[in-house]
Amino acid sequence: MAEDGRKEQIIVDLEAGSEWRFELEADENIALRILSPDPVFINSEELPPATWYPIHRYTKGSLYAPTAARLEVTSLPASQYTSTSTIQPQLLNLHLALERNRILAKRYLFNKGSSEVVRGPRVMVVGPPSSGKTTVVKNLVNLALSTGMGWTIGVAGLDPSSPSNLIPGTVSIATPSHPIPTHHLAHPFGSPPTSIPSNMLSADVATVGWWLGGLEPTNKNAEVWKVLIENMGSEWKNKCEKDKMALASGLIVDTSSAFTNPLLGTKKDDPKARYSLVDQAVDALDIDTILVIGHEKLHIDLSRLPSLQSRAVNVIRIPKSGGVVDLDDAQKELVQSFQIRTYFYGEPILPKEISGLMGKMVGFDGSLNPYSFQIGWDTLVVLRVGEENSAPSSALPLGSSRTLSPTRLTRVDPSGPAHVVRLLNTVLAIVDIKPEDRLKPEKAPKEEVKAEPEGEAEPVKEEEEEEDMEEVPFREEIGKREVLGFIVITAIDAQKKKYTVLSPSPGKLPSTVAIAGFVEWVDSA
Ligand SMILES: Nc1ncnc2c1ncn2[C@@H]1O[C@H](COP(=O)(O)OP(=O)(O)OP(=O)(O)O)[C@@H](O)[C@H]1O
Repeated sequence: MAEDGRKEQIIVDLEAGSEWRFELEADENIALRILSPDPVFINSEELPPATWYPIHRYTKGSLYAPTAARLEVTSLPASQYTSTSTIQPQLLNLHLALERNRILAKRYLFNKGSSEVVRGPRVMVVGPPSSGKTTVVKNLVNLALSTGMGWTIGVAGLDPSSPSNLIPGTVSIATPSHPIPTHHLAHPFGSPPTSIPSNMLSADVATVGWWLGGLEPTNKNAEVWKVLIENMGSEWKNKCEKDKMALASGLIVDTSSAFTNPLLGTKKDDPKARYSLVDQAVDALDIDTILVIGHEKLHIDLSRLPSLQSRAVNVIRIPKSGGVVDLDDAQKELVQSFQIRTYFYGEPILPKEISGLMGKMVGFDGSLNPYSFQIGWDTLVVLRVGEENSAPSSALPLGSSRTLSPTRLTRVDPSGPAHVVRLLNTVLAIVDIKPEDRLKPEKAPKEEVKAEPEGEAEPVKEEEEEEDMEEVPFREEIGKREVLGFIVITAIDAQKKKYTVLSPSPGKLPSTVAIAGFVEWVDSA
């Protein structure tokens, strides 16, 4: 504090080509503004001149100054430093190569001249956990969107643990049209259409999502995963057939760190297959370039993979940034919980210490009006997808073997006590149901059963429970189609046979068929 009572300015000077790195803790919210004339970037988004740019607690990141710069910060985070070891020049070189291909593709597609490049680049970024994959993707997307060429670049999030702009457990494609800001942990690739109050994700094509229901691809959900990625590939293909600019702009794909496991997704009938899920994603999304962050062995392995060689996929290695923060499991859970909260409640509001600042402030989306209501067990049909939800093989009659589809649907019967417990706090994805999806006429809602006094309820027999679980009145395909939105079960009233659910906005649910996964959320904010 200065002697006259005014707060002293906190200034950070950056030398040309350096990064200012920060890690905000639970009680640290900051705003910063640029006082020097030349541009300064955060994840390749140019900071608006002389305007406060708020950054919420827990965020970790860096500013990059290509020329000497001076910035003002409202308070200095406990963990912050400057560094001249940056990978920004490498990212810029990469961007220029991709940009060249976009321009050539655009020329070919719009002017029909001859060209060796007939479509925009399709790049997939792979690397170990916390290697900076999401940050690299965000930088490449922002660099493309800052060129003023009007690209409508696709950003595919194949990392359900830190999903691009929906909630954990999803894979998605978004088409941002402006550089994506870095104000908080949620939505590393921009806010989805739900930041305008609506239950419908697909109402706005900016984001299309599919529900895996788990935080990463595993051997158990690999078959479901593959179908989702195939669906994503056809969605993008359809878009590109109608929209030449999307085809010229290209696609940038963030991936799960599980992709670095060579044996993931390997099937018993082809035990020698390696990196099956990388291979499948390359095929489904028609990838032409793989960027490997840091990991030398992974780079060599992928460069030698026959399936990638036969498709002439370029495998390039880029260094890992020295600034990347290794997040532990507790921090990752915190990020995921924050992302789910933001889905339901909208962008976090400006903290008090920042909202009162004098001077221009970056604008924010409004918050949502989440809505909590009760819905009967018979009305909301909750399903699960995949083998891991089927009865164990040991439960089958002796001598018989299972010939079930790996992506089969099972119905969650809430009257089984164990199921009710498992459903509490579960995030559900709402899926669209068309008349042709129904296998048999909808069951008439059961008659309201009078509540039994506690302790006197008949125990549910296991056979009955199994039988109900099998009863899925819909085609299997509904479990793998794009989702309309998400709700979370916040309470269960077993006596009245009702769920209490939280939805991001008031109004009728777009569908009463929902898919459960293994993602749970309790609002602890
Ligand atoms: N140059 C940098 N300076 C400061 N922080 C950085 C830098 N690069 C990345 N980070 C931070 O490091 C953390 C991990 O980076 P990022 O999420 O990009 O890695 P990832 O490989 O995608 O992680 P995951 O394996 O969880 O998907 C993030 O909080 C990110 O903001």
